[in-house]
This record gives sequence, C-alpha cells and structure tokens, in this order.
Amino acid sequence: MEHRIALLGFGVVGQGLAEILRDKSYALRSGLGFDGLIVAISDPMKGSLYHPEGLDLSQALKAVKDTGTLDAYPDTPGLIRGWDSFQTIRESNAETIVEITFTDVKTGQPAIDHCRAAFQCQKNVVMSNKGPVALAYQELSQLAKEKGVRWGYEGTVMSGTPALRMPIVALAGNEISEVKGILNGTTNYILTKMEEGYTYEDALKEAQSLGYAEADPTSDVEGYDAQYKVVILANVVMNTPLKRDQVSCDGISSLTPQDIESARSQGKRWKLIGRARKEGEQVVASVAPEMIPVTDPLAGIMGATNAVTYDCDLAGPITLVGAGAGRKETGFSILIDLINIAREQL
Ligand SMILES: NC(=O)C1=CN([C@@H]2O[C@H](COP(=O)(O)OP(=O)(O)OC[C@H]3O[C@@H](n4cnc5c(N)ncnc54)[C@H](OP(=O)(O)O)[C@@H]3O)[C@@H](O)[C@H]2O)C=CC1
Ligand SMILES: N[C@@H](CC=O)C(=O)O
Repeated sequence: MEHRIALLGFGVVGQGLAEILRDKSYALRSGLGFDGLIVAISDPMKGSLYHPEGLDLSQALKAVKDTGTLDAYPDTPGLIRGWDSFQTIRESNAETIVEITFTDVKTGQPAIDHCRAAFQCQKNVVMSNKGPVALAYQELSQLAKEKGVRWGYEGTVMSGTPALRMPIVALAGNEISEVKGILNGTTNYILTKMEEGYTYEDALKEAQSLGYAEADPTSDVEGYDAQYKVVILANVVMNTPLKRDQVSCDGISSLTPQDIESARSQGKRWKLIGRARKEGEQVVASVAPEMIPVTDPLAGIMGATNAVTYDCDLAGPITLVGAGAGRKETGFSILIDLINIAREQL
C-alpha cells in the first residue's frame, strides 16, 4: 500500500533514507507490501520540491550530489518548488512528515513546532531529531494521541539500532531500573581514533566527514547529545518524566592524549557513559567520561558503535550493541518507523 511521505531536511539522514527507498523499493513492496513514496522535500538551503504523485529520488539525489542543491531537479508538470517546512506540512498530501532537521539542544525548535503543526493537521511524524522527544515528550505524545496519529522516533537513540523498540516490545513486563551505555557515536569514534594516535581535531574532522557528528559538534563533544538520549531513554523506556537539567553532563573535549595514554597504562580505556538509575522515587542520571577496565564489555565498543544495558527485574541485564550514527543506519531508523506506521503497529 502506498504511503506518502514529506521530508523536512535533506542532509545526511534525508539522503540516506532516499537512497534506501530508491534502492530497495522493489524488495520493500514485494516483501513487506510497503510502498514509500516521497512527495515532498523541504530544505532551506538545498531547496524544496513537491509533487503530489511523488518525486524521482534518483534525480533528487543526483541534483544534490552534483550541485549541492535541488535546483537542477527537472521541471515536470505539477511540480511545485519553494515551499517552506510549514507549507509542506500543511499543504502537501503527505500522510507522514519525516522531521530530520538539525537537533537544537537549547530549544528543540523548529522541530517541536513542526510536530505540533503536523499533529494538528492529523499527519504522522517520524524523526531522528532528538529535540522534540527530549524536551516535549509528554505534550507531543498526548497531542498525537488526541489527533489519532502516530509518532515514531526510533532513530533518536542509537540510530537504526532498536534501542527504544527492543525494550518496549521485547522486554515488556520488566521493570527497568537502570539504563547505561555508550550513547554517542562521534565521541566514541574520536576516543577510538585518539587511541590510534590521531589528534582530537583530526578525529573530530573525520567523524564529521563520515556524517556522524551533529551540525554543531559541540553537542557531541560536550555530552549534550548523550544527555538528550538519557532523557529520552528515561521517559520512553523507564516511564520516568526526567528533564534535561536533571542529567549532569560532562563531555570529552578536555581529554588529552596524556589522559588516553594514562588509561592505557592502567589497563583501562576512556568511554563517555550515559546512565539513568532509579533510586526509590528518584532517578539519578549523568553523562560523563569514565575510565573503565579493558575487561569491561563496554570497553570493547569501538568507533561509531554504541551499546546500552537495560537492567531488568525479570530478564536481568540485557545489552544491545549496534550503530550509533551513520547515513544508512539512521536512514534505516526512519524506514522502520514508516514500515510500522504502514502496518499500524506503531
Ligand atoms: N547523522 C546521524 O548519524 C544521526 C543524526 N540524527 C539526527 O537526525 C537529524 C538529521 O541529521 P543529519 O541529516 O545528520 O543532519 P544534517 O545537518 O546533515 O541535515 C539537516 C538538514 O536539515 C536542514 N534544515 C535545517 N532547518 C530546516 C528547516 N527549518 N526546515 C527544513 N530543513 C531544515 C538543513 O539545511 P541546511 O544545512 O541548509 O541548514 C540540513 O540540510 C538531526 O536532528 C540529528 O541530530 C540522529 C541519529 C543519527
Ligand atoms: N551525533 C550523533 C548522531 C546520532 O544521534 C552521534 O554521534 O551519536
């Protein structure tokens, strides 16, 4: 069945999703009955396209690859250019809005308003943008419910690794008393590369060129991105209305090559660890670099890979390891929410 989609943002994740839909359309249609049709792309610098019968993804991807904008996308009858994000939400025929603009770690905007506008128009939203889930989870969940639409945000934590769906679905019935792990791909990549002898600056540049880092990488290196993810895990998986300012936060920007070497000489390794732990009625939460023994399973998580352990009352500790960032991986996180919306399982 055809599912009409509008993309807000056509950066790393938007292009990753478009490539997947271009390359796997036959398999998705024949294997799962999922026919994802991108009818609109809206991006302030790259340009905006809308066609009610769907866009040619190969042409859109080629235009951006060759020129950096959508201006070279061929004109066809019925094509509209230039709509901003709110016009795209309100006036396109998309059933689902995919919100993949940058994550603003202070206000969560304009993404929170994008969600409000979409829900008011009775459209579903799927996103990897962390702002709305970290800052407005209760309000937006309630609004989506009132309007009878769905809200998918699997990609907000650990990209395409099912860090939210796995505990909600497969661990249902457990009380999860602690979540703890490596929740940011960029910083884990930097720490891995610094152990190989890279400078901090070169390692960060490489993480940016691979599409792992936030538009403003301060969010990664100062721990804010992981802080958001701790908030999301607490709200979604532990059912606890934790707020961002309740999570103490320290990043990796002050770690020096000497610190890396000193850890190595003690049989340890630096990792940026995020955690939220229930203590009675309270939740104690933090993000901070920790020196952990190389024998600890988290010490073996390298590069942009992430890992999270859920401490469950029935199942015991369960650890999930997988990609924490990346073009294809995060594109997949959007796809799986879209598939589940089409199956009416989200
Ligand atoms: N990359 C990754 O591995 C992961 C990313 N995420 C999250 O997914 C989201 C997208 O990430 P990514 O694709 O890497 O980011 P990019 O910075 O590559 O792309 C974001 C795009 O959104 C555009 N944009 C900015 N404001 C608006 C707006 N108001 N309306 C429409 N488009 C807008 C930007 O345009 P311009 O550049 O022209 O300003 C840019 O093209 C972010 O929120 C990020 O935190 C989550 C998990 C993993
Ligand atoms: N910048 C983030 C991207 C995914 O959320 C990271 O590096 O983990």
